[in-house]
Amino acid sequence: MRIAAVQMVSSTSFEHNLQRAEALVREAAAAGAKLVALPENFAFMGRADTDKFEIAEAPGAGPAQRLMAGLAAELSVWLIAGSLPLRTGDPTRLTNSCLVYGPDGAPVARYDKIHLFRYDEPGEGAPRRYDEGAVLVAGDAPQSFLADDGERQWRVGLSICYDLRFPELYRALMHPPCELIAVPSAFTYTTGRAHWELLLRARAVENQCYVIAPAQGGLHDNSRRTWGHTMIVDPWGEVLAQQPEQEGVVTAVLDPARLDEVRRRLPCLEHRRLR
Ligand SMILES: NC(=O)CC(=O)C(=O)O
Repeated sequence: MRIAAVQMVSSTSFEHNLQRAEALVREAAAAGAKLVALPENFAFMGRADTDKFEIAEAPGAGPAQRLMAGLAAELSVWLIAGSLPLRTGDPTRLTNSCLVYGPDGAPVARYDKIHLFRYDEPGEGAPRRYDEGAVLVAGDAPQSFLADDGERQWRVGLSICYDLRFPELYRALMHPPCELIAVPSAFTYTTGRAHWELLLRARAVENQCYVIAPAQGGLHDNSRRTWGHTMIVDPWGEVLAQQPEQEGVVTAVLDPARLDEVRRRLPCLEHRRLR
């Protein structure tokens, strides 16, 4: 199955971001992808964390979710809609949620980011604080779904950005084993430069699975800079495709023989002693 990871440089304009997401998903489908993944916060990168309330949608309703469902159905693709802020019962709290749509446009999975990012970014003057916990409520359950490519099914595990730093989440996604892990992200420039590729390849190697990591990458109109380097990594840790900066679509093919070979030759998932 050909899969595609979309890189964006989302802005403070919700409408513009939806237009760009639509164009890039169409480009991915035209390139033959049967599964397409968008980055974290694809629909909005605000100035402050609280700006997310402006565009947050109720679960199952709203223009971003309608667009995603419609695109999945029209293009007949599995669509991993990076992440969107969703409203909760508490008017002061949102979730950072990854929604997945099947090729008929039906919702098939929802994952709420479990690990909320906090970081004091160094720079000139006072550090700039990222603090998702100020407005988000954390999810508490790993989620996966089965994507059918017509020949076989692929179990796809879901995670979001900062989750990448918590290997125990991915171990939880190995019961039963996922064959592809999605990590829609918006890594900061400084943390991404230091850790992004290292962590993605480590998660692929230790779980012997493909990793698809669509990212935000570039200078945003909120003056933040994200690292980008959207990547698809194979179960041996090789980078199959990469988009360093700016918008774009990268694709790669999931090869069942490659996956089976890596897991057969080096059966380290079976050798685990601590479960
Ligand atoms: N932005 C994030 O959620 C995570 C990040 O940038 C990092 O872990 O580094």
